[in-house]
Amino acid sequence: MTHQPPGKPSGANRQSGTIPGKKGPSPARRLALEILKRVEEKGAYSNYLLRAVLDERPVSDADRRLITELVYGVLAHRPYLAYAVSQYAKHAERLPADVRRILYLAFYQLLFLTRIPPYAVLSETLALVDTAGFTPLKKVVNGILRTYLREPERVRLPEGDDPEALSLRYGVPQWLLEVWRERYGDEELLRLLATLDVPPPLNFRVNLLRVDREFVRQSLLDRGYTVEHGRLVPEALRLKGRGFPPREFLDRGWITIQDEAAMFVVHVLDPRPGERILDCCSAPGGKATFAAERMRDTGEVVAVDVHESRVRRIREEVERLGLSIVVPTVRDGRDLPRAYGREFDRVLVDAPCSGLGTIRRRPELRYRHTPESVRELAALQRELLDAAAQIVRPGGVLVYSTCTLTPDENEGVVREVLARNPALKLDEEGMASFVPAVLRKRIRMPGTLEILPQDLDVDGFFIARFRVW
Ligand SMILES: C[S@@+](CC[C@H](N)C(=O)[O-])C[C@H]1O[C@@H](n2cnc3c(N)ncnc32)[C@H](O)[C@@H]1O
Repeated sequence: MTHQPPGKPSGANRQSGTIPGKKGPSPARRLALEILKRVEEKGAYSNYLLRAVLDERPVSDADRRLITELVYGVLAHRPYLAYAVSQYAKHAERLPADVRRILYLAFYQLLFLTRIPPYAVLSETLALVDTAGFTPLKKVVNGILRTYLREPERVRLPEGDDPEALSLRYGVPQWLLEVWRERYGDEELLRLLATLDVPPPLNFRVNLLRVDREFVRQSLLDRGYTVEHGRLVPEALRLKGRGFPPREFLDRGWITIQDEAAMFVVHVLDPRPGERILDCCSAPGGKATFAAERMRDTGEVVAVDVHESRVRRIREEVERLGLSIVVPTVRDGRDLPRAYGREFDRVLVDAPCSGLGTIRRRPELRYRHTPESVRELAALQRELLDAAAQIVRPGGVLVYSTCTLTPDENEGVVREVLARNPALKLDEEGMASFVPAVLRKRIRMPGTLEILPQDLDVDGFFIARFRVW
C-alpha cells in the first residue's frame, strides 16, 4: 500500500483504437471485485472475508497476494481513487456501483501497483466489465482509462500536511485526522499515518498446551517462511509480508491468528490456573481461548457474547484448540448481574468499538464510523463496564480493552465509569508491572495504556486495568 506517484505510461500504452478484453479477467480481479462488493454492501469485515474466500477457492500464491493487495488497497484509498476517476469521468457517480468498483480497481493498479503494465490493467478491466454483466458500458470504461493513459498528469497526490491533503494521501477521513492531531500532535500523527500505510505483519500465538514455540518457528523457517519472535508476549510469532501460515498448523490447534496487542490484553488480565474468569464480549474467542491456554486449561472461562452465530465461532475455536474449560454462553453483557453474583476472579470487557486501531487489517472501518457512531459505542461500552463491575469478586480484577484510538471511547469511558462506580479503582501498580519500557510513554492515565501501531508494528489498542472493591 505504499504510495507512489502516478507513473507515466509507456508509448505502447498510449495507443488507442480497438477495445481489448476478449479473454476473461484473471481470477484475482474477479475475486477482488466480489470481496469488495460484499464488504461494501453487506458490511463484511475484509480480513475475515478474505481469509474465508482464500481458504475455499483454489488460487495460486501469486493470485492470493494480488487479491489481498487489491482489496486492502482499494478499501484504504477509496476517496483518492474516487477523486482520480472523477478527473476522467464527468458523471462517475451515475455509473452502477459495480462499474465504479471496477474503475477503482483499475486506478489502484495504475496509480499504486506500477509493476503491472498499464495495457494489462486495461484489458483485464474490460474483461471484468464483461463478466460483471456491464458489456454496454465497456466503451465508457475504455474511454476513461485511455484518457488516463494519455493524460496521467490530471491526477496528482496532494502535497502538504493540511487535513485535506493528508486525508486523500493516507485515506483517513478528516474528522479522524483532527481527533488524532489534537491527541498526538503533528509529529506523532505523521508517524501513525505512515505506519497505517504499510501492510502489517501477520501475528499468531502458539498453543503451548500442544506444541513448543521454537518447534513451530523452526518448522516455518524450514518451509521458507520469514518468521520472527513477537515483541510483546512470549507465545507470539510474526510473519513478514502478506503470507499466511500453513493450514495444517491451524487445523492441529498449534496456532491462532491474533494480533500481538490483543494477546497482550490477556497478559494484563493475567488469568491464573484454577480461577474463574468471565469474558463478557468474547466472540470469536481469541482472548477467551488464550486465557484458557494460559490457565493450562484448569478453572473456568465463561465466554459470553450477545450474538448466537458468533458464539458458534467460539465453540469451533475451543474444539480446534482442544480446550475443556471454556463455556460459550449467549447473553447480553449488560444483563450479566441478573445471571451472576460477585463471583469471578477476573472479568474482561473487550468491548465492541470503532476498531480504528486495526484499519491496516480492515481498511473499510475508517469510512464506516463517524463521530456519532463513536459516541454511541462509547455509551454501550460504559453500560457493559457498569454491568461487568458487579460480577467481580471483592478485590478481583476488571480489564477493559478496545482496538481503537478515539478518546471518547477509551479514556472518556474510563473517566465516566470511575465517576459513577466508587467500588472501581484503576490498578496503577498492576498495570505498570506488565508494561515494557518501550511502551511506558503511552501510559497517560496511570492504570491504563494506549498502544500505537508505530510502537511495535501491532494494532492500536487501549487497555485499562481496575480492581473492584
Ligand atoms: C471486539 S469484539 C470481541 C473480540 C473477542 N474478545 C476476541 O478476542 O476474539 C466485540 C464483541 O462484542 C460483542 N457484543 C456486542 N454487543 C454486545 C453486548 N451487548 N453483550 C455482549 N457482547 C456484545 C460482539 O458480538 C463482538 O463479538
